[in-house]
Amino acid sequence: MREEGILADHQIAALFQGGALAAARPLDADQIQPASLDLRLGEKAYRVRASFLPGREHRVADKLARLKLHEIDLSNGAVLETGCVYIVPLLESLKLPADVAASANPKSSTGRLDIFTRVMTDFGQEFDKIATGYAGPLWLEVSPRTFPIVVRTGSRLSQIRFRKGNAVIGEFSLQMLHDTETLVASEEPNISGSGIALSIDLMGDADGLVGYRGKHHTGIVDVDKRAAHDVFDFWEPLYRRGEPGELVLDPDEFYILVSREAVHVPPSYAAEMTPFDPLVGEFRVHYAGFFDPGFGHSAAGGTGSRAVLEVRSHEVPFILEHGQVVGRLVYEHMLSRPKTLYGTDLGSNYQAQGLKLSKHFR
Ligand SMILES: Nc1ccn([C@H]2C[C@H](O)[C@@H](COP(=O)(O)OP(=O)(O)OP(=O)(O)O)O2)c(=O)n1
Repeated sequence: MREEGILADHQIAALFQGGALAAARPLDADQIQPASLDLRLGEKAYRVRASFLPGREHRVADKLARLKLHEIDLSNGAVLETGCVYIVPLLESLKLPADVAASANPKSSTGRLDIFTRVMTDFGQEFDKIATGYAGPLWLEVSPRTFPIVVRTGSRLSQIRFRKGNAVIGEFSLQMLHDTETLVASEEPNISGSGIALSIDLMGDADGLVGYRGKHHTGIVDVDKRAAHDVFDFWEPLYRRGEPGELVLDPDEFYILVSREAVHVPPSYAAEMTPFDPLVGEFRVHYAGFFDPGFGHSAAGGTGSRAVLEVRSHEVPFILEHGQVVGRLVYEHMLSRPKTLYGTDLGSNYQAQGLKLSKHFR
């Protein structure tokens, strides 16, 4: 077995058995994913004026006692409004071994709904990063940006990965892995800085559909319901303009677009998409996120899976062009191969996808 890598499903289950992970309620059957654990909202949400970090000296609960404006009971469901910041205790808590660290990310469905989420820990100085050996509760900051949402105790908005050592695959090994496994379907893969570039598709499908723009003043999205909402009540479809395609990003809008390249994560690897922000500056992929082992893997029914890109422009309108690089996929080793893979093993929502809104829409 490898010494450094991301913990796989059976190793996450072992963390529960050994007491390194605890939950206030029994786990949901599908809560452990191939390389991550979904985190569930607890009983209450606290509306705060603004986001904060606890910092080296404080527990989240201490700061919250000072900063909370209102307490909301989530046991029967509650609406979280756009533009507001909420802090929610999570049902899961940690007592990590000295050699295991963790990192969190919004679930893909959460990013696709433009719900901003970040995990906080006691004495934490950063969001979404959990130091080796951390023992204590987990809290989630939630801020819906485009649609108001309904959530309840048990709703799963974010996910956590556990890691031993440094598992990132360097540039040279990544090139070799790409040569044997075709990590992204591209004639000229752009591999640098330990990642493979992903670019945007603005040519669209046979009908010229290239993406969607979120509507304003919509109804409420229930985060726990699949195929419950009509696409056109929440989204405006966008069609190809120009040859090759281009799209003017309005700074106040949220866009769902798709990568030009199909993506492949072989079973013994996991990937994470990081925004290309530092080099471009004008716009950014907003959430990106974790890619599971088996995503886009042909044996797991994933041939041709593309990455979904949630894009926002910064201060000024910006013309995005077909093929423009928007993010980078960083690959990491799994500590061992997961028992189940993303895709057919799990009845996953986004395997073999093209341009795809979140599972809540029909
Ligand atoms: N920007 C992104 C981020 C992720 N994914 C893909 C790769 C992931 O392996 C897959 C599922 O991600 P999550 O587990 O975060 O998504 P959900 O839990 O919301 O969906 P599912 O129920 O299918 O697991 O979506 C994507 O296409 N584009």
